[in-house]
Amino acid sequence: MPTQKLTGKPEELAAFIDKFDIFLFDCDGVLWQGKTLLPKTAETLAHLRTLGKRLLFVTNNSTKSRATYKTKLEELGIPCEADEIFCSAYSSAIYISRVLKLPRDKRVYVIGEAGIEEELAAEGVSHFRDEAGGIRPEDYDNFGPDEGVGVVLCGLDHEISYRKLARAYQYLRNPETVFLATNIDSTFPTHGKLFPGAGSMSAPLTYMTGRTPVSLGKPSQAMMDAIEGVLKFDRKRACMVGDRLNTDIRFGIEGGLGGTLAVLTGVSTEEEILEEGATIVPDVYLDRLCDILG
Ligand SMILES: O=C(O)[C@H](O)[C@H](O)COP(=O)(O)O
Ligand SMILES: [Mg+2]
Repeated sequence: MPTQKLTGKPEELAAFIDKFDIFLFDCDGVLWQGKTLLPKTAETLAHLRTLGKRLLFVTNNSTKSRATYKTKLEELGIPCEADEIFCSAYSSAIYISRVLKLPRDKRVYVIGEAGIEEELAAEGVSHFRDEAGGIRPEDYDNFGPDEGVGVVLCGLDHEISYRKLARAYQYLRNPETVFLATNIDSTFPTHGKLFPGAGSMSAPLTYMTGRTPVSLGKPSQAMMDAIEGVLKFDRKRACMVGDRLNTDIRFGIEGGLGGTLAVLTGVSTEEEILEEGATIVPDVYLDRLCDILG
């Protein structure tokens, strides 16, 4: 079924919205860029709530925990409940503690930020991060495989470093050490541009080790499992709204959701959506989320 751009006709927009009871919103590139809300985001979400729609916020950004995202949303004028928010730090922590069932005497080495640490702590998973700074002479002797490190978990890290990668590489030389990524987005949309994404933090480790991490963010259905561990919903009455074809839209399609809506305020472009032979195609798309208001 070819994709189509939703026109601004009120009856068409209303008919689209009426098909769904719940909207799963990606965040970076859909609701905001960095700390800046995209146009009329709060009004759009408030309007959907007045129509009785349920909203979920489903982000691959692992730098913040669910609790911190709740604060960010509220500070940006978007009221929400903690159990409406799902992030890749949470889906990763759930996977490690409840699927992998990492033994309690093992630790997780984290390349990433506070969100990952907070969600691992909430699941009672011991973990550690390297301090910032460059590699030191003694590190060349000290860094090596460590049986106590059961997992290397890699996410978006604005202080990525040679030292952090060197430590992770040594751990991953032990095939028993599990290699996980919160997500593998190649780029991160912020300030109207693209910057290195979480996937570009773990890619050097793949290059060094030949090992590909299991990713727990969209499009992985581990994220859907994490959501359904908190709440059940009729997938056929759910719509995934995203800015990235190979994460958000693929997640919605492979999750069997009733619909997918792409917006052009983040990573993917109209050319990519309309490309002949495109393998990931949203049902519909808009320039901006707020255009759904007509
Ligand atoms: O690099 C990343 O981690 C991603 O670009 C970013 O965090 C995506 O967040 P989302 O669009 O899923 O809210
Ligand atoms: Mg996004």
